[in-house]
Order: sequence, then C-alpha cells, then structure tokens
Amino acid sequence: KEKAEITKEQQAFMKVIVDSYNRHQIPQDVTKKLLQEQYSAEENFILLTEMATSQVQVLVEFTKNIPGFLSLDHEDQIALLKGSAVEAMFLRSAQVLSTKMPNGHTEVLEERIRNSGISEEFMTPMFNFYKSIGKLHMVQEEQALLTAVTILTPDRPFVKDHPAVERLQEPMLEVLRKLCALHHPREPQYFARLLGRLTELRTLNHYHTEMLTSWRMNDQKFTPLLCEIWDVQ
Ligand SMILES: O=C(NC1CCCCC1)[C@H]([C@@H]1CCCCO1)n1c(-c2ccc(Cl)cc2)nc2cc(F)c(Cl)cc21
Repeated sequence: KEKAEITKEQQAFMKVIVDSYNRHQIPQDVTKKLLQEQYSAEENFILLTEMATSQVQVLVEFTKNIPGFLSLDHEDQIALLKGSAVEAMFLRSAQVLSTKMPNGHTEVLEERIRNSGISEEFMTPMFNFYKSIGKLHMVQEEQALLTAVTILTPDRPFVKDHPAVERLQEPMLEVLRKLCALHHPREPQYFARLLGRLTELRTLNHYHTEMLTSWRMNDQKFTPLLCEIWDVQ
C-alpha cells in the first residue's frame, strides 16, 4: 500500500512553497490591460517584455525559498534559473489564461494574444499547451509545486552536480504525486499527465527565441535581464 497521506513534514514543506508562490503572484494587471483593448504589436511586445522581466525577478525570489536551493553550488543555481525561466514564463502564462474568468473574458484574452504580434506558426503549439494546462484544472498547490519541479530539473545545460538537484526535486515530486491523488481521486493518471505537460513545455523553449525575433515589428528592444535569460540580442 503506497504511503498515500501527506506527512506533517511534507505539509510544512509544501506550505513554504505555496506561500512563497502566492506571495510572488504576477500582478493580474496583464489580463486587465489585455481585456481593455487590442494593443498594437509594438505595445504588446513592450507589455510582454515588462511582464517577463518582472516575472524573472519574482521567479528568483520564489526559487530562493525552495528548501535547499541556496545550499546548491552557486553556478548550478544560476544554471537552473537560466534553464527554467522561459518555461516558468509559459507555465505562468498558461495558468493565468486557465484562471476562471467572467463569461467571455477568456475568449477575448485569447483573441488579443492571437493578434498580439506573434507569428502565426507559433500560435498552435503555444495555445495547444495553454489548452492542455487548462484542461488539468490544477489547484494552486499543484501549480506552485509544478513550478518548483520545473526549476529543479537536473538535466538543464551547464548543471554540474545533477545528483544534488535530483535530491531536491525528488521530495517535491513525491508531495506533488500525493497532492494529485488527493485532489483528483478519480483520475489515477493525473500525476503522469501533469508531468507530461513539462515535456510539452520544453518544446516551447525551442520556439521562444524565434517567437520574439519574428514579432510583427522592427528592431525589438529587450531589457538587459531578458537578454541574459532569453537567447536574444
Ligand atoms: O505578458 C505575457 N505573459 C506574462 C509573462 C509573465 C507571467 C505572466 C504572463 C504574454 C503577452 C501578453 C501581451 C500579448 C502577448 O503575450 N502572454 C503570453 C506570451 C508569452 C510569451 C510569448 Cl513569446 C508570447 C506570448 N501568453 C499569455 C497568455 C495569457 F493568458 C496572458 Cl494574460 C499573457 C500572455
């Protein structure tokens, strides 16, 4: 009989991560702004770079609160952040889009993003991912833990001490597995489907540089932080 119930220490561990995740919510003003009007490709690009820049800063704070992260080798800490920032951005974007909104708002939001300046060819993979995240109806704890699991992916480029990262990711996966069983009792495969989304997320990594450089506008400007995190300029 697998240990189904969440232990006291796992509950404390999860609370640290979920509280930190909730403290670091991106201001929902990106949805408010997008629902107001259809911006031009230039304005949308600026909105994206502003949101993405603040999200990276938020991601660093969130990551520092992951138990054990700060005791990793410092260069590995950077490699994990650099390797997961784009995925965390798409994951966060997907979670924002799958948030319950008043009737019709999600459709308007989707329309605004489809017309935001992104090249047509990237719409399908991006919205397929957004749809597949939406269908999971993740609870907040699952969202927070999935983000932490994404950051603690041992096989990012330039990570030297894989086992040390695995040792941090494993307890995270164990709690996530129990959470899935708890919140989705009638879907025994839910945990596996959730992890499958991380594979889909990696494919978006490949597209993101082209998505940015092919934005329907000339000479896109990036903040120094985004030049660091995104392979642009
Ligand atoms: O600002 C965005 N996302 C932030 C990033 C930090 C975390 C919070 C959400 C972008 C912008 C908004 C202006 C139009 C273009 O998309 N965005 C993307 C997206 C991200 C990467 C690329 Cl390359 C293209 C589009 N998908 C989104 C889905 C959504 F539901 C919402 Cl609200 C916004 C979304």
